[in-house]
Amino acid sequence: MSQDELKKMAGKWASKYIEDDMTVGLGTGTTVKFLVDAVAERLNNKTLKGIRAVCTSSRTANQAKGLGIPVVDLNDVSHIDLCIDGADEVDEHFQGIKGGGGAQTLEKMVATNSLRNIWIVDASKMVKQLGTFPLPTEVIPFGCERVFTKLKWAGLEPKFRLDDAGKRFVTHNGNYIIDLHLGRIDHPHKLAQYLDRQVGILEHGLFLDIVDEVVVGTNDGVREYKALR
Ligand SMILES: O=C[C@H](O)[C@H](O)[C@H](O)COP(=O)(O)O
Repeated sequence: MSQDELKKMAGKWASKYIEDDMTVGLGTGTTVKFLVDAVAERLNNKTLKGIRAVCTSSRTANQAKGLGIPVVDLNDVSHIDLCIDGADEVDEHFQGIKGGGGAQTLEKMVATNSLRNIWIVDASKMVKQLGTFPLPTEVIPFGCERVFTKLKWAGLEPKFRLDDAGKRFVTHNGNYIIDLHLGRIDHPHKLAQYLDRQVGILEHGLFLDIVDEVVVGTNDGVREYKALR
């Protein structure tokens, strides 16, 4: 099966976890796109009603609105029942890297305001150790060269992310992304603490101790893994 078919399988499967009248967090990315399609299908065929969605990007919000899914702002809800999002890497301790599409700051806001988090991935995202996928950090433009230099001195192999035109990639929040090309991350919590301390880094893509369940599309069907939290 193609990677897209595996993503679609995971997205469609996870849509069944959404129940009537829930406030749902919808992530960002190519896997979530399939989830949003499946949610709209459930609303249309009346197997689901009364939901509202908090979206983690304008891409997802536009798709959801276009398909008739009611979209609300994070500021207008007291909590989110369930957030479903994609991921770039997930290890066997349920730690993950996100932000391949540059949406990690809004995604972390939504995830940490959700009672339950599910990630939907194709099998290639499941890894023994995090770090092959470059770790995204979102930096504010003011003083970003200083932040870059500090990350370089710390041996974290930083590179500014570029867009298709070869210009610096700009996030939803008007910031830049510096990707850390680490190869492997031996101590994710230590690294997250270091990045959290750096003034000028708004957020990074290490999502630690957040996910409750991972839904994986594999050639043998869907596999579900539950974290014991
Ligand atoms: O910024 C993007 C998000 O973190 C995505 O959820 C992540 O990159 C996975 O995206 P995809 O499902 O397209 O592989």
